Amino acid sequence: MNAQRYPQTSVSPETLHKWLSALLCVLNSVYFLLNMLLVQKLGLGGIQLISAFFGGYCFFASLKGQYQPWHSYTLMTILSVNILASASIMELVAGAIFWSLALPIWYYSLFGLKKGICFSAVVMVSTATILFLRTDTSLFMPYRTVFNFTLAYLSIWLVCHLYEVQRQKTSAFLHSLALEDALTGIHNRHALKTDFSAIRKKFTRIHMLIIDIDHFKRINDTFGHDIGDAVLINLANVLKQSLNTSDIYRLGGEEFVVLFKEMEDIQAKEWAEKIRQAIEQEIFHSHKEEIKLTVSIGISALQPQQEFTDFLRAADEKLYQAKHEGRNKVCF
Ligand SMILES: Nc1nc2c(ncn2[C@@H]2O[C@H](COP(=O)(O)OP(=O)(O)OP(=O)(O)O)[C@@H](O)[C@H]2O)c(=O)[nH]1
Repeated sequence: MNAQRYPQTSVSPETLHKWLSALLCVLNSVYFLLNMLLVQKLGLGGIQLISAFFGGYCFFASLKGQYQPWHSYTLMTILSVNILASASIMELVAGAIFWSLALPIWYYSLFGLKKGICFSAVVMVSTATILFLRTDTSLFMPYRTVFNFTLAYLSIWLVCHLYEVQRQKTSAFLHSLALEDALTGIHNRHALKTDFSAIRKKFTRIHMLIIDIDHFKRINDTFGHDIGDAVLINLANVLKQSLNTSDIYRLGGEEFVVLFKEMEDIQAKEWAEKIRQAIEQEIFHSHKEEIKLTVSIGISALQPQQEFTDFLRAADEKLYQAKHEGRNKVCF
């Protein structure tokens, strides 16, 4: 599943980027003015001015919904260079180096685990090296300063890392709860609605199949609910094996839905017939005996401007017709 299509369970990198770029625009403007007025470091002032402008550009681009991932990479590169340059150029006692401690949280929040590790490591090594080279004065003890800095940095880095791991696990768990059918593990009705909105933006020709097991109540009544559950799981597997698509959903009960994209009507009907035959030929098992199943299938083709509920209802009407005409049948 593409997580981007589903509701975010935490602040998205896009939102974080928007407010971070606003913050960096303001901070860099203040630092640029202070730099120019008080210490006149032109090179550093230049980097801060570029950071301020680029932060402002990113903020307005995000406001207009024109965010691009390269905005975040460029923004964080300029910010990191800015902090490392400040640590190298400014008097060490001014404390610009402390800003590098803030970088891991932004790297992890914007770029995730892998890039968070890499970028945080690069900044830690670079800052520790600058610190070691610059603390070789009567004011500092180089080894002990670098030791203390590294431990403080590692503590912050570790918390960022653990927080991101936990966030990703929670997010994946919530997505599976919201979008997966707990019994069969395939997508659920909510996922169908969400996927349909995304699919219809990309494809014009879409077919929906509703597949319903015939007389499923008898299986429950004869073999028990646990065997009924096992049959539903097996049926989901048969569908996955017969169709080379991930667009298979459990609508609820003994009803399943399949979406076909860019298929001719005749092809959709042929595929539905293949599914019907595959299930008819499959042997399901109870503790004691073999179980044979049949399904009825209703198909609808998406009409221009048709809403999801109407599309679903059209397939449902065809399913009703298949049931009415004796079951074990495809109706289009
Ligand atoms: N084991 C099991 N049974 C379920 C589940 N969800 C719904 N059912 C059962 O599915 C059966 C559906 O019965 P009906 O709607 O009467 O349909 P049917 O017996 O398949 O008959 P037709 O659809 O008309 O062919 C009911 O007995 C429900 O209890 C489930 O998750 N597990």
